[in-house]
Amino acid sequence: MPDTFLNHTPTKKAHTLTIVADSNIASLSDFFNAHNLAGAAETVEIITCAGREITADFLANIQPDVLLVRSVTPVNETLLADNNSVRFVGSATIGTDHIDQAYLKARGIAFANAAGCSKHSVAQYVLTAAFTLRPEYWHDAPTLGIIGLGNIGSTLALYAKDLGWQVLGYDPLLPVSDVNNSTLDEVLQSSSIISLHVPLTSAQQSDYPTEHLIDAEALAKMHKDTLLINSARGAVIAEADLLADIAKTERQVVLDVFEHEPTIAAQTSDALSIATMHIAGYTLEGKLRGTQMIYDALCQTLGLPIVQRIEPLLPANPYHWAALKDAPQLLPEFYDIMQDDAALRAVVTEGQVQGKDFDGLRRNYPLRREWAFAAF
Ligand SMILES: NC(=O)c1ccc[n+]([C@@H]2O[C@H](COP(=O)([O-])OP(=O)(O)OC[C@H]3O[C@@H](n4cnc5c(N)ncnc54)[C@H](O)[C@@H]3O)[C@@H](O)[C@H]2O)c1
Ligand SMILES: O=C(O)[C@H](O)[C@H](O)COP(=O)(O)O
Repeated sequence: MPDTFLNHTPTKKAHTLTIVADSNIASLSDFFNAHNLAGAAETVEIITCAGREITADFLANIQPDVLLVRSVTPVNETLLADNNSVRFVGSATIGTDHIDQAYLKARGIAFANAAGCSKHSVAQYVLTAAFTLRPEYWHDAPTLGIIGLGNIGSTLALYAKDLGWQVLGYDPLLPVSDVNNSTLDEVLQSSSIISLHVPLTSAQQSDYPTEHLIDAEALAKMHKDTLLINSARGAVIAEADLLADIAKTERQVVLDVFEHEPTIAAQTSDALSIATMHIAGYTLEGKLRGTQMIYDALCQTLGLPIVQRIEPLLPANPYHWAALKDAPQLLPEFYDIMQDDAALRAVVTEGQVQGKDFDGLRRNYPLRREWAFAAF
């Protein structure tokens, strides 16, 4: 263990590893406890709080060694400029657009996210949305366009191929392959469904920025019957352009993420075929894997063995992809996405979903199970 990691503030109790964590991280105490981090400290103290309430003042008061967040806590100079205690930041999420990684590196603070943790959960969300709106796809294979072929996009492609669907994929940062087989325009113009699986990046961050990648020009290239699904990040779609497009084409659109979340205008949700509260990755497996991955990374940083795994924390899984494929009528039992849609619409007040209600639905979300996928 690096000897500078602990007890570097005069006020800290000797031999205590102090962790500040977003209370929305699953099974925190199963992973982060004195037994599982033995060798790092005699005691482990976890202080939890809502992700949006982790502020610079809060951290200054607590002086934690470790900060564990999810996607709603921006981790940057504003949060950490006056903090000398944090030595490790873990985000139990795939997305990292809330983390200023260059700043952490410059400060010598170790960072890990949970790449791929919910890739099956999100792919299953997309399939559920598509089959719910268009059950005919069970027997009439569509052409699926996938923008972004990393962990989630490539997993979705596996399911689509298993269903006999044609896949058109676009990812300019990966080599050409059997699924990375199209230009952006080909995907936009020739798909029956388009699903977005890119990180949120600006023109300063990437040669292929994704912020407002789907704008009026891109929407104009899609056939009006093309179903558009966004479970990546809200700002990948220019929301005002999307609303104008839906008004004109009556396109079916599914959003799990929103440009202005956690506040959602009723005008937006009213225009959508399915609207959910950023829960595409919210399965028991997806969340536990996220926790496991940041626990593993902390152990690695501290030079400790990994002693906790998610398997003993998972009850038997009755949901199997192979069973669903043979009996599509099971879909609502596997995942009734319209319940999530109804729950979000039910909290519209004064012309919008209020941020506190959006966050509340996410905090209290009954975690789904991921369908077991032995075939892949
Ligand atoms: N809704 C949810 O609950 C949820 C859950 C998990 C992840 N996400 C989001 O999904 C995103 C994708 O996740 P992932 O695990 O597949 O990430 P990933 O990093 O494995 O893959 C992203 C892919 O996008 C590609 N890409 C980047 N810019 C592109 C562009 N301009 N055009 C096309 N492709 C581009 C990259 O090359 C990469 O292969 C995450 O960044 C995260 O924001 C959402
Ligand atoms: O990037 C991700 O992994 C997801 O978007 C993540 O699951 C979002 O959920 P949150 O971190 O806000 O709980």
